[in-house]
Amino acid sequence: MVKILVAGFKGRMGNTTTKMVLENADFELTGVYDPNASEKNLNELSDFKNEDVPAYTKLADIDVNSIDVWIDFTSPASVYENAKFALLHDISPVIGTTGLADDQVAELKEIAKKNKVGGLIAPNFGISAVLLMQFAQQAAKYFPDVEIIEMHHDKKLDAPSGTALNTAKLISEVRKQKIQGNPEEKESLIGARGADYEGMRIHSVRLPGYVAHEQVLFGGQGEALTIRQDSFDRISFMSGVAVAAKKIGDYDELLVGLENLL
Ligand SMILES: NC(=O)C1=CN([C@@H]2O[C@H](COP(=O)(O)OP(=O)(O)OC[C@H]3O[C@@H](n4cnc5c(N)ncnc54)[C@H](OP(=O)(O)O)[C@@H]3O)[C@@H](O)[C@H]2O)C=CC1
Ligand SMILES: O=C(O)C1=N[C@H](C(=O)O)C[C@H](O)C1
Repeated sequence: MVKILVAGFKGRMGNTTTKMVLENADFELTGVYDPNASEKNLNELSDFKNEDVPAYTKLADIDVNSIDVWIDFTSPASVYENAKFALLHDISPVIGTTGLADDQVAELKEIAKKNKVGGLIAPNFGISAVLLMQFAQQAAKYFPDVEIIEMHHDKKLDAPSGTALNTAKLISEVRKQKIQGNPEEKESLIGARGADYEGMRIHSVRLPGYVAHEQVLFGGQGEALTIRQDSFDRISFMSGVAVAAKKIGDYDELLVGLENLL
């Protein structure tokens, strides 16, 4: 039985994850965490009125011995501190929260290595997104001209999305260095050409009604390739989160990308 704490339990992903953990016979929910919560127990929330689980609001109060895995769906501003706390207390972090800077990831990897604790940072737990990233990396070997469009709900804090950024990173590992578009092009409205990642453009759309979607567009001589994935419901992330929570205890380093566990 894997003992799990869910950080960010009142949020969109945290709520879905808390339900998944409670419904999975391989897991025991031993805590939830949110420094802004007024609740002391999960059973104070109407969705969970029959569940007796401590709700922590201070890191120092957390019963670290009762937790194997820390699942984090919080905010870009808090994920680093949470992940570091987990690693330093021999708890394996499974991080879905996006927005960690490269130097923060490097520091967390060092801490995990030093303490011999396994952990995972997954920019996206959806299998459709994991496959999209792999297919896009494969296609970029043949199509160096590429633009990424990510589309999300309008409550999202970070842009571009973690998935789009990771897609661009994976593509840049294989793509011939190139600045795209007309070298003489001028934006008459700032931002019209999107963000620039090593000469590739990333466009972020935020609209109510959307959940999480990404398109990678490749253009070649007289042809084009479009790869698209859609998460229509947050349930799409749950099988990936469950796989990570089950397997991460077998590792002693911090991995990036769900594909490492599949
Ligand atoms: N990897 C993946 O597959 C996916 C990743 N995500 C990522 O997960 C993150 C959360 O997304 P979403 O659920 O939509 O966001 P929400 O804003 O709905 O939820 C975040 C929750 O975390 C709480 N919170 C804030 N600070 C802390 C903290 N220090 N510790 C614990 N909880 C905290 C927030 O409380 P309050 O509102 O009071 O601040 C809020 O309830 C985002 O970074 C998003 O990009 C989302 C979907 C899939
Ligand atoms: O905020 C979200 O919703 C999502 N965030 C992740 C990201 O930034 O890529 C994963 C997914 O796209 C949903």
